[in-house]
Amino acid sequence: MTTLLIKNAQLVVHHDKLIQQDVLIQDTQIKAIGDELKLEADRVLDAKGALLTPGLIDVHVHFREPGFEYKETIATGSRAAARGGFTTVAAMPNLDPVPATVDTLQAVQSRNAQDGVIHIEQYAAISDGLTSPEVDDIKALAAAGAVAFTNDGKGVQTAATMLQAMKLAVAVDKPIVTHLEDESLMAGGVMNLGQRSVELGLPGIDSLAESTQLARDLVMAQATGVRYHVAHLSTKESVALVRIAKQLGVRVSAEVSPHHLLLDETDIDGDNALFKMNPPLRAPQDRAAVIAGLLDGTIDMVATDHAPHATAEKERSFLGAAFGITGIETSFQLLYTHLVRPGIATLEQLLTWMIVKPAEVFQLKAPTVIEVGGQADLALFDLETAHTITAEEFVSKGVNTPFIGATIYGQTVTTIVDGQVVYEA
Ligand SMILES: NC(=O)N[C@@H](CC(=O)O)C(=O)O
Ligand SMILES: [Zn+2]
Ligand SMILES: [Zn+2]
Repeated sequence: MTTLLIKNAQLVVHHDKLIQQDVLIQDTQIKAIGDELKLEADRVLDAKGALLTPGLIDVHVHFREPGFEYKETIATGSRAAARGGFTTVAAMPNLDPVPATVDTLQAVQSRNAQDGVIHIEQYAAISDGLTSPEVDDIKALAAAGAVAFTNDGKGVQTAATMLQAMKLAVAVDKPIVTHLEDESLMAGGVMNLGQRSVELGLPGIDSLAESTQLARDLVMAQATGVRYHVAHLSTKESVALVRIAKQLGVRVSAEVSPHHLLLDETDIDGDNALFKMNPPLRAPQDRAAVIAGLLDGTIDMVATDHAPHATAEKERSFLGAAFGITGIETSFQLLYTHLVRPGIATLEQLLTWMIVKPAEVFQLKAPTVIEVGGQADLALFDLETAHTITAEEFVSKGVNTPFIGATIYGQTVTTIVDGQVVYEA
């Protein structure tokens, strides 16, 4: 039996009220919470007034193993997640081999369990190679523990494939998660089709490539009753469609990524591929719509879409660079700094978007509250000290983010998984 006593932590109670408490952890569980606990412990950790929350949950990360270990590994990705304050993530299946069979899924799952310092749920693909029109054995993959099904990185191009996937997913009560991209509207685009793509002379991606496929899927989601989750939602039309679908009783949920909340195409400072990701940074009106959608509950949660790439894949023109931005070490901090501190959102809302909703929608066993008897997955954040993001500090192999140099609050102090300290600043 080991015990860890956290002294002088701030816990959020209703309406952003903070109360100072001590928390005692015994083995993997929270044993006691109270005012100045006078207890012996193997280790005492003085939080010095830092915010203590349940560990954050990110339902959209790319850990790149197996197949692309030069970009990230399960070890580096999960340690980066711990540095961001995350204790549970769901990892995407755009790997090599793609987890599209029970064997390939189990191979990734055992690597996740072996090398991960946090809890890692694994997505299975909807179809092999992420592009096959033939749907995988969703029943067998669900029985093997796939958290949900997605071809993230690729849109499902035909209604027939999507409808079949939905019918199989509804039978096992697992979500279908969609990267929305109609390839017939992509036109080799590398950034959003709009004023900025014209100014930079770069080919644009029509935002209709996302919303038209969403409209198609929502109709089929209603017909099948499937739990349908929109990955990295980015356009104003998509927000409107999800809003209407929810009113119609479709079992739809949606995530938005920090970069689509905080940046738009007008922030792209030239042919700088650190701003290249999929979906692309959209127009200012789209950014305003995703913020409004998050605040009114149309969008349920935040997910980082942590997409690390090697420096050489990003140090080139938009035309040849890889799509993607790293995010797991800066997401809570950027959103705390730019949404909570200025009063656009409350801390309680941010924690709902980064803990409660992801756990609920994906039916995870991760704790969403700090309570006696609960699993000790926790994170401590310093809300007071300003910090400037540097490339050198990243634990991830990927340093591909335009937020390097930004000043943020909310640096992670300590992350605890199953009662064990897995990250300390
Ligand atoms: N978002 C990205 O720009 N890239 C992701 C793929 C994806 O999430 O679609 C990647 O795997 O690099
Ligand atoms: Zn995607
Ligand atoms: Zn992704």
